[in-house]
Amino acid sequence: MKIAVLPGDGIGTEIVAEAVKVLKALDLKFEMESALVGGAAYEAHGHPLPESTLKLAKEADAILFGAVGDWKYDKLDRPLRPEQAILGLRKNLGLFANFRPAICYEQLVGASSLKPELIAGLDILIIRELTGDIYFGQPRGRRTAVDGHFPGAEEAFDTMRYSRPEIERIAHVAFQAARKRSKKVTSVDKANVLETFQFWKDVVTDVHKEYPDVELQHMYVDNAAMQLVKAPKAFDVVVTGNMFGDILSDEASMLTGSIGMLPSASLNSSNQGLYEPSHGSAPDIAGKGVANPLATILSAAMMLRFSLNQEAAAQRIEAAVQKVLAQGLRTPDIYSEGTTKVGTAQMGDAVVTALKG
Ligand SMILES: NC(=O)C1=CN([C@@H]2O[C@H](COP(=O)(O)OP(=O)(O)OC[C@H]3O[C@@H](n4cnc5c(N)ncnc54)[C@H](O)[C@@H]3O)[C@@H](O)[C@H]2O)C=CC1
Ligand SMILES: CC(C)CC(=O)C(=O)O
Ligand SMILES: [Mg+2]
Repeated sequence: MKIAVLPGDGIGTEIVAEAVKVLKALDLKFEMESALVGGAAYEAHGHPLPESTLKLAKEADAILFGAVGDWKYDKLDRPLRPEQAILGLRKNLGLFANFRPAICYEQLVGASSLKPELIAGLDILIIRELTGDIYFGQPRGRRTAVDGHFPGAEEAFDTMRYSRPEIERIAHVAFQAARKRSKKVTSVDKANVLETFQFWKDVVTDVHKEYPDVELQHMYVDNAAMQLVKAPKAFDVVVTGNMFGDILSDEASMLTGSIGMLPSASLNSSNQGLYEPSHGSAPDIAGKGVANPLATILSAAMMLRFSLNQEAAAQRIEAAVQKVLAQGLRTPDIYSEGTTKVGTAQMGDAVVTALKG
């Protein structure tokens, strides 16, 4: 089993180091090979996703990814910006199904700003379509407007689009996931305004005919954003497009205590996967040793489960994470009175100790 390790930029290097530590402590036989990606790869090779990194990712059984990006690259031409590396990996490897489980561990119920009764026992699965929508649609660019409110003015445009097979395959993923859970899917759209999302709703409704045992609910994205903080436990599986899923999953992360707690798995049709925390490179805290590594460590657990056929090892990591939380160890993002504040490396070390204990 070969794991491609792509730490990336900012806190990416710090949190991936902790996940690698945890993987090594499992005493399983896998090879790990690292490569530069994002801004780090741009600095070294002039491109955020060098051919050698893409080749390593394609050949590996699974990819452990940190995060890419930094404000200092904002003025680069878009194809050279660090974020193009993660978008390029998703596209090149066909990683269309993004799983973002928002689970509120009982030890963190008090860390949230929400009322305990709203989030105690929370376990939502957000399934985000990851290779389509306005993030990938063409054409896009800048031009002089020929119509609209200000003809002759400079304007920018992107294209929102989804094909029927793209929606069908992610809908199947969601209904199949729901069958293993509480059999309820909420499909989130903006069908009242966008043709792309009326089509999304129609196609999800068609696919649903094959899953009569699963309950399907449609919800507009603005309402979904509100319901997520009003009554989060009313959701089970949420399926949505690339952009809405990006936004709603960051929102849902705060139901778990912190964005530093939300792992993710991005799978293709061969179950090859890329595993990364749902957050970014956090330049504001990079290099300070305070980033929460748990989302990345939990992503490594998802990697063992989905791509490496090591369910027992995945469960060991998840149990170790709960144990360190029960011991009261907290990085600053999940700290609350009465708990012990630790840094990134101390948190990783504690998970390793808990694994062995
Ligand atoms: N998959 C990826 O590589 C992603 C990359 N990005 C990129 O990351 C850069 C920063 O973007 P932001 O909008 O600031 O989002 P971000 O997710 O990096 O950070 C948002 C806020 O959450 C905090 N945060 C994030 N992860 C944390 C952790 N593990 N522990 C404690 N606090 C944490 C940060 O300190 C910051 O205050 C940008 O260049 C962006 O494009 C953003 C999201 C995903
Ligand atoms: C570069 C972005 C599309 C990454 C992001 O925000 C995400 O995947 O959550
Ligand atoms: Mg995001």
